[in-house]
Amino acid sequence: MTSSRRSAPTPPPSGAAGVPRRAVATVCLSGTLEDKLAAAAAAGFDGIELFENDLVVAPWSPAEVRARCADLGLAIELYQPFRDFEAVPADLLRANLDRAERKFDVLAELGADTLLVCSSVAPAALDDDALAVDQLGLLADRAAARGIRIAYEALAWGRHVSTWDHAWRIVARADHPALGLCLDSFHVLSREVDPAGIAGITPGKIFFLQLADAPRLRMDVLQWSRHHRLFPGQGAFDLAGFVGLVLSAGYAGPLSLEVFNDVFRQSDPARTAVDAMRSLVHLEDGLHPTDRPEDRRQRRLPVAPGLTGHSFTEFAVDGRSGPVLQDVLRGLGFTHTGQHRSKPVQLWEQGGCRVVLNSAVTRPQASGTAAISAFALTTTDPHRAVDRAGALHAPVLPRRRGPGEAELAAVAAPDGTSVFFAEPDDGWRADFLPTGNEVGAGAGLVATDHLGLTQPFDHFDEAGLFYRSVLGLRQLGTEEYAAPFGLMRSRGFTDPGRAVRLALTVAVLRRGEWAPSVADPQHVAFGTDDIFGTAAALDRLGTGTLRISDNYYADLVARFGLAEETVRRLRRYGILYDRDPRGGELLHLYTPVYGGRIFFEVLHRRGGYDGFGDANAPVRMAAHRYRRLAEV
Ligand SMILES: O=C(O)c1ccc(O)c(O)c1
Ligand SMILES: [Mg+2]
Repeated sequence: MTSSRRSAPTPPPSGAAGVPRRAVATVCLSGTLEDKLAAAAAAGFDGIELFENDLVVAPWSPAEVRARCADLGLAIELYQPFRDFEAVPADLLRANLDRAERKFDVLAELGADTLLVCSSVAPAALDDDALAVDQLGLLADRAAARGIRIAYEALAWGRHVSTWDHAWRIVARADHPALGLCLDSFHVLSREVDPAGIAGITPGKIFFLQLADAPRLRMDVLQWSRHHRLFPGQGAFDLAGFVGLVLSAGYAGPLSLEVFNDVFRQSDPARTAVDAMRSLVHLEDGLHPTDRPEDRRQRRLPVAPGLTGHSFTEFAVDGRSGPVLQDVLRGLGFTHTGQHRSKPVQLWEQGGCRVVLNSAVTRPQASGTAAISAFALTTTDPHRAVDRAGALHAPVLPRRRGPGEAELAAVAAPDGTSVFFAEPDDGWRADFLPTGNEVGAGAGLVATDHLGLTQPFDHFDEAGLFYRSVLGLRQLGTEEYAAPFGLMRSRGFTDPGRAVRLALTVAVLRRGEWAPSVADPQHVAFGTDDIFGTAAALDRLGTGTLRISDNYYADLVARFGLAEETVRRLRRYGILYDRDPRGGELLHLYTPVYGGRIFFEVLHRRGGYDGFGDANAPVRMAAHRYRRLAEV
C-alpha cells in the first residue's frame, strides 16, 4: 500500500495584489547562496532576505545575485544586518556613515531597497535616545538620496535599545519617511513587554516583519535566538496573535521567516524550505478573518478533515519478521481475517483494531526488522483531507490499485510513513478476501488508541507541525523524561474528539552508537475497557508481557497510596499505573520488542485520563533493555 511520491498540488497563490508576499531569510537555510535560492524558489517563496554573510562568501557579484534571483522569480526584500550604527561619538559616526554608503552601493547593485539596521550592541554606543534619533535621521537622509529605506530592529539583547516600543519611540521621534521599524516576533515575544501596542503603530511605519517561533526556554536571550528559533507553529509563541497586531497597524509588506536554528543550518535546504513554507501557509490560515487582507482573495486552506478514528496500522515485514509479528498478534487475541486480492498483505483484526502486515513494502530496512510503514485514519472526507495536505506541501502519494480495489488517498509524513485517509465505511476492507478463519474470543481489545512514533532527531519539530497542520490535530503538551539511554522528549497530538492520537518521541540529543538495541522503537497501543480481564486473557493465550521491576511497585505505593491488593494485581501482570491531577487513571502494559523495533501496548483509560503515561516510559524502556540482556 506504500508507493513513491509525486509532487504536491499547487499551493494557494501568493504575491498577488492584496495578498502578503512570502519570504524567507537566507540564514534559515543550509548551503551556499545557490543552494538557498534554489530551495526558496522551489518551495514557492516570493522573496528572500539576503544575509550579508551569504553574499560575502559567494562567488557572484551583487548584480549576478540580482540576476539569479530574478531568474528564479525571487524578490530581494531586504539586505541585512547592518550593525552597531546609532548613538555613537562624532568620529565613529563618520566612519559608520561611510560604512553605510558602501552597503547602499551593494543594495543598489542588488536592486534591493530596504536595509535592516539592528540596535547597537557595541560598547561605544551611548545611552542617549536623542543622539540615536539624530544619527538614524542622518542615515535615513543618506538612504533616501539613494532610494533606500532603513528598517530599524531592536535586538532583544541590544545594548541600550532592546524592546520594540523603545525602537518605535526613536523611529517616531526621528519622523523620517525613509526610517521605519523592522519587527521580529522573536525579539518582541521573548521579552516581557506587552505587544498589544503594536496595533497602534502609525500606518506605514512598520517597514518589515520577521517571523520566528521558539520554545519557551529560561536562558540567555542571545543564545536562545541564535540556536533555538523555529518556524511558526513549532514553538510556544502566539504568532497568529502577533501577526494580527502587525496587520492591524496597516502592514502590507512580506511575511518573512527569519529562523536561526542549529538543525536547519545542517539540513537539506530544499526540505527545510518546504517545512518553512508549510509553517507560513498554516500560520496565514490561522489568522483571524479580520486580520487577513487576503480573505477577499480566498486564500483559505480546505478545512481540516473530521477524524473519526484509527482505521488500520500497516507494518512492513519480511520473511523473518512477518511470522514473528503474526505470532505476536495471535498472542494478543487477533485473528488473521483477510488476505489481499493482489498483494502479499494480510489483515488481522480484533474488535475495532486492525493491523495489516505487508511483505511488499520496498522501503529499505535491515533484514529481519519490521516497521510501521503506514497508518490509516478514518475521515468523513478523504479527498478534502488530501487537498489540504497538498496545499500544505505534503507529498501526496499515488495509489496504485488493482481492478475492483478501493482507492485510499495518502500523503507521506516527514519520516516517510504513509498516512492514508479511509472512508467511514472502511471500503478498503473489500480489497481483502476473507480467510474464513474463525474469530476467537480475543483479549478484549476495542480499538487502536494511539501510535507511538520515534522520530529522527533532525525532523522532530517538522513532524509535529506536519501532523498538526495536515491533520488538524492539537498538541497536548511536551514532556521530557530521563530514560536509561538519554533524555527523551515526547509530544502528544489528538483531534478535538479524541478519536485519533499520536505520540511523537525523540532523543533530546542525536543518538550515538551506545544501546543501539533500543533505537527508534515504534509501537501501537490498543485500548481495552478492562485491563485486568485483558491481562488474564493474554496470560491464557500464553503471551509473555513485559515484566516490570518490583521496585517500581514499591514506588507506586509511595507515590499514589494504592491499596495492597491493587498493587498486587498490577505487579502480577506487569501493569503500569499513572494518575493525572484530576483523578483520571491510566493502566497499561507492554509486550517485548519484536522484529527489531516494534512493541505493542494495551491501555485502559479511566476518568478522562488524556495523556500517554510518559511518567512510565523510562520504566518501560529499562524493562525492554533488561529483557534484551536476559535473552543473550
Ligand atoms: O542574531 C543576530 O545578530 C540577528 C541579526 C539580525 C536579525 O534580524 C536578528 O533578528 C538577529
Ligand atoms: Mg530579526
